[in-house]
Amino acid sequence: MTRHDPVAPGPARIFSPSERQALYDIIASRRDVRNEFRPDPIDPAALRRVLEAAHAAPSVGFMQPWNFILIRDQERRARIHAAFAAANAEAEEMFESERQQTYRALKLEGILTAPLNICVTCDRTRGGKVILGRTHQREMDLYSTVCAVQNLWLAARAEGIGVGWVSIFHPKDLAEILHIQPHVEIVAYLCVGHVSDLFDQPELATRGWRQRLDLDGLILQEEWA
Ligand SMILES: Cc1cc2c(cc1C)N(C[C@H](O)[C@H](O)[C@H](O)COP(=O)(O)O)c1[nH]c(=O)[nH]c(=O)c1N2
Repeated sequence: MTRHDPVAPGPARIFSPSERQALYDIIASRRDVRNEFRPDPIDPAALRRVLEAAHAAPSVGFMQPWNFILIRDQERRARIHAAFAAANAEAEEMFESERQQTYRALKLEGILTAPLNICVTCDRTRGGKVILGRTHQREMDLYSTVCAVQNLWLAARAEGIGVGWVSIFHPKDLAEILHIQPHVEIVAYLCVGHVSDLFDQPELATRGWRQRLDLDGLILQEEWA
């Protein structure tokens, strides 16, 4: 017996080889940006497209738990930078002596030099108490928000906009400065701005901090008992 579904999907669009390649090129050339921001403001239409891309991300139970806090105010950013600097001084102490020297030389944020900062948050209460797909793994809303961040990052790359993720904070410091409510979790703090130059490879690899792992070593074959 066949069941008639009144809501059927349409044909899946086929992308040309060059369209496909463009996506892979965007993925491969996306970089975490710390220093290379141009000071000019972000084109509002481009920013809108980037946020639309973020908002098109998958989310558990279609919860769409994200918010995008746009931060331009210099005074607020100075406070955020101070919170970073305090946490970064603590971070330095966590590494062994030689590593510590290298760590100290790394630039790990562009909070004041990027023309825009975006704090991406996850409202853990959106959509009510019981969410499809999140019934047994509560953290799925956070993972959904990370999907939005990745979409934002890739769309920004396509627009010539650089993004740098800064996570060296005590979240409570950021929450206080940005007046984030207790049911809302900070997922990402992003420095955002147009870029002219980008590293070819991750800057941490170029500066000898850590190299890319070999994909073949990461693909595991299923083990049969
Ligand atoms: C969740 C999370 C958090 C952070 C980062 C990334 C992610 C995914 N990255 C960027 C990270 O260092 C970078 O992605 C890798 O070094 C790989 O480089 P590319 O992103 O390919 O340029 C990052 N970079 C940095 O300079 N300061 C930071 O605090 C963070 N935090």
